[in-house]
Amino acid sequence: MLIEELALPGVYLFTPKRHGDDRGFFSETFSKVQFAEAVPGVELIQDNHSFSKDMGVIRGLHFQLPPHAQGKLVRVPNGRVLDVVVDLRVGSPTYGQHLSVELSGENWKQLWVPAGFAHGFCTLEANTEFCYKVSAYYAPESDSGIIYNDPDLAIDWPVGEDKAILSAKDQKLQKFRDFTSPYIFNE
Ligand SMILES: Cc1cn([C@H]2C[C@H](O)[C@@H](COP(=O)(O)OP(=O)(O)O[C@H]3O[C@@H](C)C(=O)[C@@H](O)[C@H]3O)O2)c(=O)[nH]c1=O
Repeated sequence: MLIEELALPGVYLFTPKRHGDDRGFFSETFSKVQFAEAVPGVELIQDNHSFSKDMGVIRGLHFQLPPHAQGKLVRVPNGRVLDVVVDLRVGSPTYGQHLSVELSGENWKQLWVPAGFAHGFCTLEANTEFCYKVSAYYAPESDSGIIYNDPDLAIDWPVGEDKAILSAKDQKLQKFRDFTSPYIFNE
């Protein structure tokens, strides 16, 4: 398992080893001990799986508010996405900044999105599976988000607004400038 910290502090990229043979491959996709080396003190307690049938599906930018804030370890077993995280931690040197990483069944990368980040992705292929472990249970009353095409965040999505496919909920999310973040950066 290769573990790298990315440009936003606390965001990690994990690349599990794949053992290929004539049958296909085998891979340990999660190890509690290895995960804790990079991210100590966080327990992942729920596993999620979404399927997007089309290319250009954008889900996000989502997060749960405290006391149900969630860290997410995300991966794409099949298909391909551009995954995006936005730092919402007040006092963080990278507050309001985002980064994006391609995750796919081919590159086998996983991204750790800590609590205090908004998260979203755009599918780059049809029939994309998205799997993630989270550190807090789903709490619909704490569900929140920021609109994907926020003018201040200025995320470079791989599909134009005319082609993007969003849920009704995601089309109505608030702007970043209207959001008062409750997350505090503690390093
Ligand atoms: C997230 C979630 C949703 N649901 C239900 C609520 C709803 O009826 C249905 C679909 O929910 P959503 O539209 O919120 O699904 P989706 O847009 O895929 O939401 C996800 O987007 C990505 C980007 C994330 O980061 C995730 O944390 C999550 O917010 O599934 C659960 O039962 N448990 C869960 O943990």
